[in-house]
Amino acid sequence: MGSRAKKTVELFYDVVSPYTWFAFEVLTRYKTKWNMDLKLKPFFLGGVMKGSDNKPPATVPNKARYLDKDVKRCAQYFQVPLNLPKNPAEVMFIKGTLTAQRFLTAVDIMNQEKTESVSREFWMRAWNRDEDITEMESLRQVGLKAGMNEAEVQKCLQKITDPEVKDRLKKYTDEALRHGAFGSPTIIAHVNNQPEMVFGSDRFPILATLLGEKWEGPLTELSKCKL
Ligand SMILES: N[C@@H](CCC(=O)N[C@@H](CS)C(=O)NCC(=O)O)C(=O)O
Repeated sequence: MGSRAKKTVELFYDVVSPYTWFAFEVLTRYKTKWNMDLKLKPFFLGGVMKGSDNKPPATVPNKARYLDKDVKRCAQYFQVPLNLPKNPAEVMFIKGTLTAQRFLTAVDIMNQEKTESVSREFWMRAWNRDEDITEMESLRQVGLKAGMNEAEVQKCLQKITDPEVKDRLKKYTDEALRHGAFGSPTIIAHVNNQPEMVFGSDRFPILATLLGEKWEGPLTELSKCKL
């Protein structure tokens, strides 16, 4: 029996999305359990919404009330330390995550081994501690807390307005839209040279089936979030 080739799984994501935090943690927990090559691909959810002519689910009042409960239940189930911020609308729609996603993209270009920890730290700031993620000093703190040194952080900060970073963020956003994305998390499993799109952190049993792997629940014992 030869060793099975790793299947590529792409996670297109924006730290604006609490549901995406669950998907991100679960996929990183399964990185070694499943025979997959996980690729983290920061995109801009605002661009996906616009490009797919979608609207945020919380614009339907009954859905907004449900989502409020649902994210708390999911946080418990996935053992992800999410606390709803005082004003989620401000975090998501007023302040937004364009600068955060640009910084994350700069990190992904210059220090790819830190993409995972920087992403996690963004969620910890916005969706655990209700802290800002738009100011330069906030980005700096994210980088340092995620294990980058001051010089690496400064290089990434200087790069956030570079065309290279803007183009890369747009490239991943457009790529996701071409796969049929309308929200976050958008997960693309490459199976038999065929991209299969899965939406949501609640589709892991389906993703496992597509990959020919076993879904063993959220593997809470492998949590990397400092609770
Ligand atoms: N059922 C999904 C919901 C994910 C979700 O609502 N994502 C939001 C961003 S936080 C989104 O992009 N929604 C687009 C839509 O529902 O059309 C899950 O459990 O993960």
